[in-house]
Amino acid sequence: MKKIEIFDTTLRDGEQSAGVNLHADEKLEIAYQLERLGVDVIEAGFPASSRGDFLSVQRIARSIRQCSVAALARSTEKDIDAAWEAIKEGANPRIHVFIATSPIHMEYKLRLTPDQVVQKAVESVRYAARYTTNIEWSAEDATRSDWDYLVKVVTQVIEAGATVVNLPDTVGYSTPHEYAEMFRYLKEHVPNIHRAKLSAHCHDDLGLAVANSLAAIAGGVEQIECTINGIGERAGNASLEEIAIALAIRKNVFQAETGLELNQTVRTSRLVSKYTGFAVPPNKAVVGANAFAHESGIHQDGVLKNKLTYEIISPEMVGLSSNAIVLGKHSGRHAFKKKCEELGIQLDEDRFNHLFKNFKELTEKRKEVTDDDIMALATDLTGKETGTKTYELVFLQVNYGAQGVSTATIGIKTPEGEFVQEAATGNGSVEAIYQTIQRLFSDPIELIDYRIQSTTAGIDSLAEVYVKVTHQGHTSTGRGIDNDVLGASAKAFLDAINRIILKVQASTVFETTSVSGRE
Ligand SMILES: CC(=O)SCCNC(=O)CCNC(=O)[C@H](O)C(C)(C)COP(=O)(O)OP(=O)(O)OC[C@H]1O[C@@H](n2cnc3c(N)ncnc32)[C@H](O)[C@@H]1OP(=O)(O)O
Ligand SMILES: CC(C)C(=O)C(=O)O
Repeated sequence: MKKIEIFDTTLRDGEQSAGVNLHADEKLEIAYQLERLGVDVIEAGFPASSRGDFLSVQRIARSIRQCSVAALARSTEKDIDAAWEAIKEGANPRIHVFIATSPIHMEYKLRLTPDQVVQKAVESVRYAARYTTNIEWSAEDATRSDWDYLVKVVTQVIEAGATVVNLPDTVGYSTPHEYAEMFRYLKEHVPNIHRAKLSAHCHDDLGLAVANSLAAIAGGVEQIECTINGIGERAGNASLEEIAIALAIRKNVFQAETGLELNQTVRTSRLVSKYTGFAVPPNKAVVGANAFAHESGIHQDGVLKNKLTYEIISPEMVGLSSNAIVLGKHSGRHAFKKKCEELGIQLDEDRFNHLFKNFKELTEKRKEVTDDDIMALATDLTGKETGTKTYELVFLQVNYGAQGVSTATIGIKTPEGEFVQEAATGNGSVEAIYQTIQRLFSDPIELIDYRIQSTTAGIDSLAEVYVKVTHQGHTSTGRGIDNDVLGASAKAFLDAINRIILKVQASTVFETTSVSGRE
């Protein structure tokens, strides 16, 4: 059986999804969950792209011990220095350097000749080799590149020290047959190919990312790059969970296996969905809510007689087991802590105490609290700095006007501890709330995105609202959880504003800090 390494890029290419903006705490928590899932490499970010990304990659590299942590860099010394500086304390740090090799990218984007690109690629790998031997080199847009040109550049980057060579289908253009053939061609024609591991990285523009990744295994790759829930630039990347389960279920076809703890699959998917605000479609393979639901009579009859009639994947395999401990009004700290551990929730003591308080409040209103409720309450706390003074919702009252105007009255505690109260109207209840909050700030707050979902199916489900706002020239997402959709809407709006204020404060501090002093 061939071993396939899983290179997870949820925190780098996944975070490039339009509308995703993860807080450093959220990224760290996702990294811990990826470690539990057993991925081989976590691509934590692109340190040269911003101070925030640098610090977040550095924190992940310092915290993760079981996986290699990689950082992306363009073919420039500055990017490579930043990548190394961020990951150097990691367990097995990897510099991932890339440059485009397709005619259209070289001519129009890079404005370089093919020979100049070869030279830059080689120089960048040599430069990275001053730091480490764990160097991945990627030919961006490889699938629209000339194969003989790829042979030339790959031979030279391996000579320069690249130990992993990734040939991405950057724009999701390839087909499974073509993609596998490209790897076969490289394996046949690159004389020193045995000194490097080949890697596939696929995008889903034609809905072929998973199929192409699996085909690449037949073509000889030993590493697959993918993201949880398939999030990523444009239509996304290849979905980790689909690849992992396809390899496990059809081992006889692929003759390959990963080292993943597959029973962590659903938990990881849910965590990423909660933090990104990207709901998993119900019909999504492996992790969708309907992936194990049988609706029609003939199917139900078959499943009742023998599950294997319609179930090729067992729910237990991906971590969907029924839970024995039912949490409710009478549950204490121990049972609650155990449940949090089972759910992979890691919170410092302050946040744990806060979570327990919120859980107890919820049990006053509910007979039973589900895993999803606890996850929702926990994710609501992550990314909020405990002890940091922010705007807090004290009360909210809304008068809904069916034919016209709704009115909101809101009480808020400011970071200075002052209590302020405002009222305003709007065409609907949510607009009235946002107009009221706007009155508290002199700079305009623009709402760019608003999404709502419920944690469970019941009438007493918690509401989760995700918003994206622009304020003082900064854009941020915000999340709010409440029993009521309007409460969740107000909290999400305030959360986004708080995140912007914290971001501005942090960048003011960092502006006076040198690279070596970045902590
Ligand atoms: C396929 C991928 O996913 S690649 C990764 C994409 N990820 C990102 O872009 C992360 C977020 N990006 C950013 O924050 C910014 O784009 C930065 C900080 C990286 C660069 O910002 P800026 O310096 O303002 O440059 P900008 O983004 O406008 O343009 C990119 C520049 O990098 C150059 N470039 C692109 N790829 C490479 C490369 N692999 N090696 C060297 N230079 C490159 C472009 O040619 C362009 O150079 P130019 O300014 O001389 O024309
Ligand atoms: C930088 C590379 C690996 C990439 O993300 C792509 O080509 O899609």
